[in-house]
Amino acid sequence: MAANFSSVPVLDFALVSDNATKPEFILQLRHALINVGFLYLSNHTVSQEVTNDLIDYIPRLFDLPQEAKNQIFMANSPHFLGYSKLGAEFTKGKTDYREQFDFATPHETQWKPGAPEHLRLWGPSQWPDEELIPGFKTTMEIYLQQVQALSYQFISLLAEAFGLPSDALNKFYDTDELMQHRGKVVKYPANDGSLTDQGVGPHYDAGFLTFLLTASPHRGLQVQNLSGQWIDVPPIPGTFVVNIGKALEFVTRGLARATSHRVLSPPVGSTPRYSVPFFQNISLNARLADEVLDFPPEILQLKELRGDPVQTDSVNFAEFDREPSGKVNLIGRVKSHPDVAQRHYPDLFAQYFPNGLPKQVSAY
Ligand SMILES: O=C(O)CCC(=O)C(=O)O
Ligand SMILES: [Fe+2]
Repeated sequence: MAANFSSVPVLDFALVSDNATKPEFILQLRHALINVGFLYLSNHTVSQEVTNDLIDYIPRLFDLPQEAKNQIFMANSPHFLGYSKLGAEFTKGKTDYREQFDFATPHETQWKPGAPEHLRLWGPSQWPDEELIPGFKTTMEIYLQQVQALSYQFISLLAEAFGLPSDALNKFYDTDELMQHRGKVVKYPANDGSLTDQGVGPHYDAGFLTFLLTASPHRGLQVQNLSGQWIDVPPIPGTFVVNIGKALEFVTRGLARATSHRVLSPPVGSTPRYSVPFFQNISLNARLADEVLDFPPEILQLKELRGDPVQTDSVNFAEFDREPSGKVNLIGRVKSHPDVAQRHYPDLFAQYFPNGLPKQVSAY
């Protein structure tokens, strides 16, 4: 097995803009994708000013009156966008101790009655009352737009790192107006001294790429290395933590590694931890089993050198070999947020929760 990792590598995005240093970036990226599945990206293209503005808004967003937050409950939205109160989510049978808002890049729903249900997964965000938090919506939308642009640039570098033409993964995306990417704003309150320190339990992300902004100086994020030990991913100001989702692992034949991760609550008496994960989606209609990529043998050999990581005890995704990506995603959202599913997807709800709303569900 290749050297196990005990820290997550930092990649300098500035290397990409000079032809003399780009190959070095590509080599480091190849290593990080295959052997770690997580990396920090420094000197990236997302404006530090916009990011700082967003970070300033976050405590104010959570401090809005409860009534203002309840007005945009996720259960209002067939697109699973909006507010989830503390403890609404569960992973691996235990409560996740976090509060969150799901927003997304602007999108008009493509779904019409009679069309496949998974097309309804994407649609407009619910925003908090502008008068209560002026400018937040604009800042979040600019932020999401900039991370989206970076995520597309990153995917072309990823293709190069695997010995493919830089546009080899473009087939997984529709044109901009048909795509939607999601950004969550998350608050992990300090451990209240009770039962659990589970901010969010061990899981894999579902899609292609996640760009995580750690929006406060707290530690807490941990990833599982090849032998299953938990490795800290402490915040590094000015960077994103980038990781691979299960869909990308699937189409790259396991070359790009989806890595199990979790968040521990801040210790008793501490301030809350804040983060903003951006989830890059792929076309809802992509059938991944028909689109698995081919790689040069010397690249595939690197996966053999890595060996198979230990099986982790994480929430997983099994349906990519059968269903369009949107359906796989919809099933994941139904399992995470059964209250939303009960209201907007009664048939799927009945299929996955035949005994009605559960006390405990699994989150993705
Ligand atoms: O908040 C974090 O640091 C990670 C969150 C995460 O892994 C997720 O929501 O998928
Ligand atoms: Fe995650």
